[in-house]
Amino acid sequence: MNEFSTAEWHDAPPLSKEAFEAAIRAVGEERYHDKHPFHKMLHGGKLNKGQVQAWALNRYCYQEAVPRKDAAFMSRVHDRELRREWIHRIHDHDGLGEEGGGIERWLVLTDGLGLSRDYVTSRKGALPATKFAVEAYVRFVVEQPLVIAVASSLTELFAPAIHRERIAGMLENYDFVDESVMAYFKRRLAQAPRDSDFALSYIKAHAYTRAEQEACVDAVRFKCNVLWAQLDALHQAYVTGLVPPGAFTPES
Ligand SMILES: O=C(O)c1cc(C(=O)O)c2c(n1)C(=O)C(=O)c1cc(C(=O)O)[nH]c1-2
Repeated sequence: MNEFSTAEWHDAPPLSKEAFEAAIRAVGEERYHDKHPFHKMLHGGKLNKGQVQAWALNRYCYQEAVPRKDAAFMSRVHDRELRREWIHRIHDHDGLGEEGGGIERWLVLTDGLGLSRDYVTSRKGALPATKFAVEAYVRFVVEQPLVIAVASSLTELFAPAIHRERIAGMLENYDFVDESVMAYFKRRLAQAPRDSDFALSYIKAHAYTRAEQEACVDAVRFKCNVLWAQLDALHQAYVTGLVPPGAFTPES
């Protein structure tokens, strides 16, 4: 039986909507990436500027993958109402008209850290594992049933708490970080709850069987793994010091 097999649930009655939501939230309690040692170091002021640069340029790959996964998701949706709701996620990241969007705000962050935009957006200095992890998320959303694809975005339920911790921790602990650099996370505090409220209601309404519900819970576990793997790779390269060939090498 593979990790995503739901055969064992076929005869089980569905969870109540409350128990289903609680099972989703329990995944965050257990394994969201706020618990990763690299984040503890980042927020606690334990990294030097070069290590923060490495985090920011690797994390750019995630930022850049998110609107691509949302576009991939939408390409599979026949329900016009669902597309009308989902499209704002792409605008949130890519921007619309005068509004530069989250990716622009992320580049303000990498500018503030002294990285060149061309280098960051080329993704040439990113770690191999970062690229594999973020592309696994895009593929997941292409391949899984829609309700499970929606569920995979639900790590966003847990993101506002880590964003608040990051804004406070980084402003307090690093002299190279100021309010303008943290604008990305401030904006997400308002955007993420809208996304996660919608996604949670959607899966409660559209995961009918216990097997579908369990597959949604597994999707949140999968997504936590996508996030965790990126931090393991950062830790291995920039705390342990095993930088893969061709990856960003900090000056400090
Ligand atoms: O800083 C973080 O810890 C964090 C985590 C996540 C997440 O849980 O996937 C997202 C974000 N930030 C974020 O900024 C963001 O725009 C976002 C979109 C999504 C998604 O799955 O569609 N997750 C996240």
